[in-house]
Amino acid sequence: MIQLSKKFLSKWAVVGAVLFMVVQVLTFLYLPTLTAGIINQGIAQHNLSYIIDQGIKMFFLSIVSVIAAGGNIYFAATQSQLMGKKIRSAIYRKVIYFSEQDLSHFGDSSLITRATNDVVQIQNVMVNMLRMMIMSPIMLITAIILAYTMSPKLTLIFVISLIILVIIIYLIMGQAIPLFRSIQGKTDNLNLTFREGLTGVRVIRAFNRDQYEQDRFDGYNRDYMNTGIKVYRLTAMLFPLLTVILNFTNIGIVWFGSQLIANHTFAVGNLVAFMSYATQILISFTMLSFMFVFLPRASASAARINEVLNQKDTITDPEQPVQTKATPDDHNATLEFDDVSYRFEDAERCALTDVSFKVHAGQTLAIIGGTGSGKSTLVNLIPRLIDPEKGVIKLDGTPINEMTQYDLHQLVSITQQKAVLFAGTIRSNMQFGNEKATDEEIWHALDVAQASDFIKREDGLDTKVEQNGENFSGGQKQRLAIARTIVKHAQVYVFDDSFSALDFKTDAKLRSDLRNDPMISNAISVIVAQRVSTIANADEIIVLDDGKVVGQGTHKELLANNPVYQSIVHSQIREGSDSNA
Ligand SMILES: Nc1ncnc2c1ncn2[C@@H]1O[C@H](COP(=O)(O)OP(=O)(O)OP(=O)(O)O)[C@@H](O)[C@H]1O
Repeated sequence: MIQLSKKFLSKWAVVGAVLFMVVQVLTFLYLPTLTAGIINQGIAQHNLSYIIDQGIKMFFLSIVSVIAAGGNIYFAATQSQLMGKKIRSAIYRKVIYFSEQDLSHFGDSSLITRATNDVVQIQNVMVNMLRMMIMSPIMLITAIILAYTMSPKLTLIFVISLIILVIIIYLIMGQAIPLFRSIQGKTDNLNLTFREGLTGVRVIRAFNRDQYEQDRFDGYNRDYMNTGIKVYRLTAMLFPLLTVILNFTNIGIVWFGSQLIANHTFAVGNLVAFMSYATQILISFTMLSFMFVFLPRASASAARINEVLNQKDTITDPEQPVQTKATPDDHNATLEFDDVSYRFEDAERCALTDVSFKVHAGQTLAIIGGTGSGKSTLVNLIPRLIDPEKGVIKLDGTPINEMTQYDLHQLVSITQQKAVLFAGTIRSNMQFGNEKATDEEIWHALDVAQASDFIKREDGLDTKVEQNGENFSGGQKQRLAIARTIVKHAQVYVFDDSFSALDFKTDAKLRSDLRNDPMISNAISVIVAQRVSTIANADEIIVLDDGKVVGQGTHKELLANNPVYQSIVHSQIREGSDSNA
């Protein structure tokens, strides 16, 4: 909490809130003293002018108190909301640059819970802290001092009541705090199951797992509810108990106070003021204790948020980056891997071992290999979505980790294996990597990607794209993602298994259009594919097996002397003839 407050809470807000609160408390606490004066010197001595005088004072003090309370609430509410906004932005900024591993380490659902629910916990506590945490101690201490100056003997009653209250709060909090802490973890479980259910809804139905998933969700839901009930049952006991203590305290004050009045050592007005102080002291103390109940939950949330914000950046820009003069339209670059290896965190074996190659502008490099052989890992290294454990990757002779990521991403355009589209229109999606792309350029890219037909049948470039591109089929999404890659001007175009959802004919047409496109054909193309037919024309083919390069050369060379490539080719010919049979 402290770390987040230092970073995201304005110091002036705290100063403002404290100043207003001090004024509010002091004016508020002075009112019982004035009441005592009215009773003792006004009513008892039939002094009307004194009563009017004190009444006017009370009126103005009340107005000052209300204005001060408003000022404090304004600071507390706006600053806690502002703090929440800043934290959410910081989390989003951080997560956008997370590596794949960081993303899977935290999990999507947990990150969403942290950016929403956890931030709300911080906001709620912060607004109360800027009010209660300031008000309660000032109120408590000032009320005790004022009461003590009126009657040290009667103040003893508070001490006894406070001791009883401390014991009760200690017992209740001892049980409530661990429950509060556990609620955030349970929220994660709930969100995770809900999200998994939503994304996998078709699979769940198709496999008749709806009841199973419903029961699983109900389990987490019930667990969350039971914890909530336990917590609120415990904390709800606090108020009735406080009322009982308050009543007994007042009885004690009246009992002993009336004896003092009978002995003429205490005035009636003081007794009334004393009872007001008793109420304020006990309520302030309870409020303060409540803050200590809510604080653990908020600090659990703060710890979860800090975990994200303090996550070490795995992929960083160099302190003194090389200023690359290359522009996306310069098509004379080379892409070079020099002995590159990559290992996923905590993995025993490398996902990629000692990969070396060099491709020039105008050439196509193809990567082929079985499932899990390291193809995506290799291409993800090019735009630095991951960094190699060993070896150097150079673009245009410059190691890519010596440029800024911004510069690198300007030069590389990639279609990921899983096509991702964003809610908006076809035009907004196509302009994602090239804001200045004209309609003509976009239509050209859609033509090359074999995506223009189905777009023309809709509203053209204004066709709506739903969240995650849900209103398009898998193959259509893939073609649109390819078109988006083409719209961006780049020195290196990467297509990670992007043609797999296309039928043979469309695949062949798309590759031929790509070859004939002046921009793509002059740049470097890196194509990951499962089908030999997709890559047979490549200038260089890398055959991967278990992360190692087991073959490198042209289709002809590999077909002549590489057993792994030969077996891939033969298996696909067999598959083709089997399916034709
Ligand atoms: N986030 C990850 N954490 C740990 N290991 C991973 C992760 N992603 C992939 N791997 C492992 O790294 C290896 C290479 O994965 P990669 O995705 O590069 O294979 P691929 O050749 O692209 O497979 P496919 O053709 O199925 O897409 C696999 O053994 C996989 O299990």
